[in-house]
Amino acid sequence: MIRLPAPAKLNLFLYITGRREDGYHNLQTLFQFVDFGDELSFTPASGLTLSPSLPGVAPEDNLIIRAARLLQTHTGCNKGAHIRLTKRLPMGGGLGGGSSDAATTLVGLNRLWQLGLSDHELATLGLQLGADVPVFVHGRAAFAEGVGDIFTDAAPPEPWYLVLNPGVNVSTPAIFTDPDLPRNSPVMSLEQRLNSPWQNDCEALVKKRHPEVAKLLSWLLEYAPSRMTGTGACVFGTFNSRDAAERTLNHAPDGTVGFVARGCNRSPLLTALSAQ
Ligand SMILES: C[C@@](CO)(OP(=O)(O)O)[C@H](O)COP(=O)(O)OP(=O)(O)OC[C@H]1O[C@@H](n2ccc(N)nc2=O)[C@H](O)[C@@H]1O
Ligand SMILES: Nc1ncnc2c1ncn2[C@@H]1O[C@H](COP(=O)(O)OP(=O)(O)O)[C@@H](O)[C@H]1O
Repeated sequence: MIRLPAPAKLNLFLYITGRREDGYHNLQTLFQFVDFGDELSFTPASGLTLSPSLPGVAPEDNLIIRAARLLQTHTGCNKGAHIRLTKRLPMGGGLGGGSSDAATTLVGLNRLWQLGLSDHELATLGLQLGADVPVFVHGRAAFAEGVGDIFTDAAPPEPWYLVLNPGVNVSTPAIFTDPDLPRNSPVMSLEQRLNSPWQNDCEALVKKRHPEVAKLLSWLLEYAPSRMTGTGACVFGTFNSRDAAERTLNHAPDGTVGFVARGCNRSPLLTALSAQ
């Protein structure tokens, strides 16, 4: 049996620099992992099964099963596995939970089935499942360009974050097809980006469409520099200590769901793999 983490990511900044002919957008974003997320275990079995299933997601649509099938088809491998999922990350929250589950599945089954695929091959396969899968396979904090799949490793500070979930579902395709989305941020070097204020080009639009996001973000900004991650809905505040982040969580409006986690430039997935 192999047990591996599927951590969340944050987009520390996210700029949209253009729209491509296929409808996808060119981005400049800084990905960092946190030490909080889902967990998966892989046990050899004859078929391919996943438990428990996720509410509203048919097993064959679950990115975990889709990743496993993709690996089988790509390599011609006919081995099976039972996969157990401990789901902690909110779905559709901009934390990349589904993509991280898919990446951990590709990496975990590559080991369990002894397929010997390189990280580069796994990341290329993963891109078919979602634009965020490659960075989770890559496992190091990165400045990402293209559709988010061309990486330059980066080493931003690793502060404590308070991540809050406004509890609304933001549709990524709906944000990317909205005519009001700003799409022409200038292309800059990593150095220039690191030294300019960090922003998220999706934030104003998501706040307009979802007042719950605007409300929670303006509350969090009273305590710490804060932004939205990805296309939302989650927002994060940056703190110098775990204690300060936890105290702020304790003050949060009744019913607010969130967690405190440390930023990691090396993904907990890579750390777990090298310990095995
Ligand atoms: C923009 C990011 C930043 O991290 O948002 P989050 O999903 O994390 O919030 C991601 O790259 C999203 O990745 P992911 O959620 O895997 O997106 P995909 O399934 O590949 O694409 C969903 C839809 O978003 C749009 N899309 C996505 C990525 C991109 N660079 N340009 C796009 O236009 C496309 O319309 C696509 O149909
Ligand atoms: N294993 C999975 N975990 C989470 N979501 C999944 C999974 N498999 C499929 N999905 C679908 O993918 C959507 C996006 O999920 P997720 O990656 O958590 O969000 P985001 O990309 O906003 O961070 C979900 O709303 C769900 O319908």
